[in-house]
Amino acid sequence: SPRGGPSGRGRVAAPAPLALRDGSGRALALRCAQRAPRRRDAFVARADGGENEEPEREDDDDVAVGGWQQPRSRRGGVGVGKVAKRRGSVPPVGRYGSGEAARGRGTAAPAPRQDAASSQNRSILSGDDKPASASSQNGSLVSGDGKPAAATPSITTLKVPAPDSGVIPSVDKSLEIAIPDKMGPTPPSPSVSGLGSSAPFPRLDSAENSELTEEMSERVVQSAPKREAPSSPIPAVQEEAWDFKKYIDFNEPIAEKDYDWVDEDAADSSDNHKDYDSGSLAGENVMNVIVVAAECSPWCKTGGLGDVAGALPKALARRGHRVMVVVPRYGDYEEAQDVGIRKYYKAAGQDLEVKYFHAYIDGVDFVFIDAPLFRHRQDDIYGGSRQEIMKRMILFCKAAVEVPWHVPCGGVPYGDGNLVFIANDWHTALLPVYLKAYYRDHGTMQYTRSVLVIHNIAHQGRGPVDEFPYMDLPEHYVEHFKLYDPVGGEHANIFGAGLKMADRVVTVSPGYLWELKTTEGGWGLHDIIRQNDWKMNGIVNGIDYREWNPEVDVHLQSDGYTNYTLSSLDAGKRQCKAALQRELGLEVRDDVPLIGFIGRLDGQKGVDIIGDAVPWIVGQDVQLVMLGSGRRDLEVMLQRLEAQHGSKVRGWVGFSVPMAHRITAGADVLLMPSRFEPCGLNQLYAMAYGTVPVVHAVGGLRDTVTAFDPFGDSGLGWTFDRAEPHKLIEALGHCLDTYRSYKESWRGLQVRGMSQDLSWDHAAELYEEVLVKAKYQW
Ligand SMILES: Nc1ncnc2c1ncn2[C@@H]1O[C@H](COP(=O)(O)OP(=O)(O)O[C@H]2O[C@H](CO)[C@@H](O)[C@H](O)[C@H]2O)[C@@H](O)[C@H]1O
Repeated sequence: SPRGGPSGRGRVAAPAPLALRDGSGRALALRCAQRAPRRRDAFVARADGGENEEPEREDDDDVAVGGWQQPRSRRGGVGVGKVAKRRGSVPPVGRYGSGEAARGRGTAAPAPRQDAASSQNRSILSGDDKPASASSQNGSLVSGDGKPAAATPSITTLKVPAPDSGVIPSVDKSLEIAIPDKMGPTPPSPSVSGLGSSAPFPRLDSAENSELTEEMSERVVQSAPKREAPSSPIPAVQEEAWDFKKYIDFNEPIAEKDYDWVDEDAADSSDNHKDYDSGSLAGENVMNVIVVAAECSPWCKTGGLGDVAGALPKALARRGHRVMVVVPRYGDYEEAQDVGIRKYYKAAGQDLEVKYFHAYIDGVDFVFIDAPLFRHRQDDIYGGSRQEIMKRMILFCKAAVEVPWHVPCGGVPYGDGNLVFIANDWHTALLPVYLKAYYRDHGTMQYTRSVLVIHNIAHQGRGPVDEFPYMDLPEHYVEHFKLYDPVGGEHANIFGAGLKMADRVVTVSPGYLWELKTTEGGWGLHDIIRQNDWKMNGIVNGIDYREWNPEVDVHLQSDGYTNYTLSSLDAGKRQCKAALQRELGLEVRDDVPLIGFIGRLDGQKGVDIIGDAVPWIVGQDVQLVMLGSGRRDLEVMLQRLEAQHGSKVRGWVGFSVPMAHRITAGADVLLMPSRFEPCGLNQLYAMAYGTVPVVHAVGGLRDTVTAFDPFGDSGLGWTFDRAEPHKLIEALGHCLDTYRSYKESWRGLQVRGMSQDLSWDHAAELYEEVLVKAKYQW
């Protein structure tokens, strides 16, 4: 079943142009046309110059374990004040992963803009319940738009021999590398730019209500923790397993000191060394990298996967790699142009035509796979029946694995040497399988590797073994898919097969990696993960500071909000808080703590735990704002809480990127009582905005939010050790006490949070290490 897994995801996407902005809010110039020559060889290229609305069903098959995982869905609409309408409930579907299908039923129909001071709920309740355009595309598969678009550029077709494998599904027996005659190479783009418990008492010696002086602020900045790879509770990857010198003739790199032109001061930085060696940060490790994902911000985003697929590639490109993102073309993305190539692939027994669209933005090639199956799914990307979803993902993975041969990015295809695919979640877990079964088993693509990233193990692509033939694989491969567990019985598990076939596996925090190996946290895949421990890695996600940065955030540039930095934190936050209170119709008061929650409404995110704590919360002098969409019963809960506690609580049901930014900026506290959280991005965003997180210490939340220690004046927020209302209340109580009575300690928390380097650059370096390990994995 789709990413929505047990808690389905109707997906909603941002309109294409929305986030294509640079840090100062200017629209980015797209560089997909009129390009000057550039070298596309990865060894020399340097990118930067440098629903289901129903209550949870026990028989949702995509859920490996645990009774509380809920279908989830997303609503359309991203503009401020726009709220997507929900569809009618989805009929129950079959045992295997149906929940996915069910969950993916968000629709895009935006509601009318809500009056500033009125609740979103009213517009939702009175909204149009009909889906905008969510009908299955399968009916148009054969008769669909199969003709080249009128705008297709003229092309020169080079015929090169294809791997001569009987199992290669591509209809052609030769590869067509079609190079649009008018498309010149692209110039390089310019540089873009523990289970801690709540600390009970704040500092006793702090001056009440005192403003932090510059000197104090400086002191806190100095003592702010530098971001390091969090220490993993699990044993490190067995480095012995990776001794590439055994396999190839590898010369030791020349010591940097041998370069007499290296500046002595600069020589302290290993990054600088790498830079001198090769002209790029990646140095000799530079590779061709293709990130394959079902969603990618800003074109299509329903959650954190979209954020990661939009940001990690740019960070890898900044290190000097040649990087491509491959994503389905769900809508008409105006930046991307048809490259004029047509291929056919078999999915679930049907030959389906695929076109490729391309754009070159921020040093990254974006390739959009176009097919009738994907078209018009922009607002419902994980919708449809389980079989329909699987068919889309089969087609997507088959087409994606051949992109490096077919798509002439900047004039020259990537080719299959020195190439690594980064597949993401179960949707693309078939890619490592196809890479092996169709090519590497037959002696082709020998220098291509695959890395599979686990963003959420709860969604696995489970189905009956009977459906294995749809995947068009050699018969003996069925053994890689078969899995038995007490919940699903014997079934075919796409994620499980992908984990076995991938050369390396990454998950999005060391803490989550540890949890994945437990029976409770592995969701039925823990044995596979344990057996493949040697290739597992935990890397915490980063922040795309061009999107999530209070200094340049475009969503803070109107309606009374303002951009701010650490030095203008007090005034900036005060203004954003007042703007948020005004926009939501809350009393405008600076002294009242404003508590936020942003997330999918499903069992994972624990919004129901907040609901259980509301009687206590509303007994305090606080304001509570919750933004989310997903499970219908939880949406109703948000609406009910607002109706009952209108002076203190707002429950905004919908998917609104601008509102997510505004809550992050305007709130004082962000609550994340997630039952499990592979990494979590909202707590990172919160800290970057001087908003203090209060989190359940689990997975990536435990890795990224160290508990506040009032005596050592350290830590980043409050943590609690069980996802239960009374634990949340205890932690939040300490947090509110500090907010009210110990301003200096509070300010220290904010400053430490904002002073961290949470950028993708560090994570990209760690990913690079994994890519290199995969490269030398034979
Ligand atoms: N109603 C709404 N309106 C607007 N924006 C909304 C929204 N609900 C959520 N969002 C946005 O969607 C993103 C969600 O990020 P999360 O880290 O919570 O990801 P998610 O759980 O989807 O994904 C999984 O993948 C990511 C990436 O690896 C992991 O961090 C995470 O733990 C894992 O569960 C954030 O950008 C958030 O602001």
